[in-house]
Amino acid sequence: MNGLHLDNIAITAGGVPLVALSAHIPPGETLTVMGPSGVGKSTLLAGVMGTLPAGFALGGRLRLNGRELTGLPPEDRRLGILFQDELLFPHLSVGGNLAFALPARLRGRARRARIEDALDRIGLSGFATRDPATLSGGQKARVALMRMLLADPQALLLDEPFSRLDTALRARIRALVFGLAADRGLPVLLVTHDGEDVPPGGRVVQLGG
Ligand SMILES: Nc1ncnc2c1ncn2[C@@H]1O[C@H](COP(=O)(O)OP(=O)(O)OP(=O)(O)O)[C@@H](O)[C@H]1O
Repeated sequence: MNGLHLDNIAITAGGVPLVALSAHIPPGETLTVMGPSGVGKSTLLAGVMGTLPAGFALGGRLRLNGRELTGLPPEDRRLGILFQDELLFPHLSVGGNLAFALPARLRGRARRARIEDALDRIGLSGFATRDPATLSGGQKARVALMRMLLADPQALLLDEPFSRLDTALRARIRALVFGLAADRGLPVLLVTHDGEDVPPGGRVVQLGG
């Protein structure tokens, strides 16, 4: 069955249960995880990504569009990840940051055209050679979002991705993310403290408390 399945996921830290969840996120839908600080929201995303710290263990099964993720290395999971603190690579230009997500076989003119098209779609035409340090917060957020999408993910994992943006920008970036996810039929697992981030009609699970 398509979508992201978390079947009886249970994460332990040093053998002690930390967080547990069972859920199915159909294509194009968002499941929002909320809960108090320290309850294990980011750890849950790390479990899905396959990047749990040493001493943490994941039980249960993860499936994405019928494909078993459990046991796969993070780079083979086809997950798009966007974090609050996610920074663009400072030593690469804006275009270089986007190129990082493109397949190596795409070269030369085709590669440049793909990057220009991507910049155009986020309203940043002509920004390819810019140093990321010269961008505003919202421009950086759009580049990070596009870099995530260029890697052609099959699901999105978002950890407080909007929290550094001001109110107006927040609404725009939020609409861009959920619009693209819906268009591409990507399941989204979102962690946030802000109920405003929950897309209309989206499901919410509360962890702890
Ligand atoms: N790398 C790590 N090594 C050891 N313990 C960790 C590590 N990362 C997180 N923890 C612990 O795991 C627990 C859950 O942390 P996590 O970051 O998942 O919480 P959270 O719900 O995302 O919190 P917040 O809302 O503050 O971001 C906390 O007790 C935290 O101290």
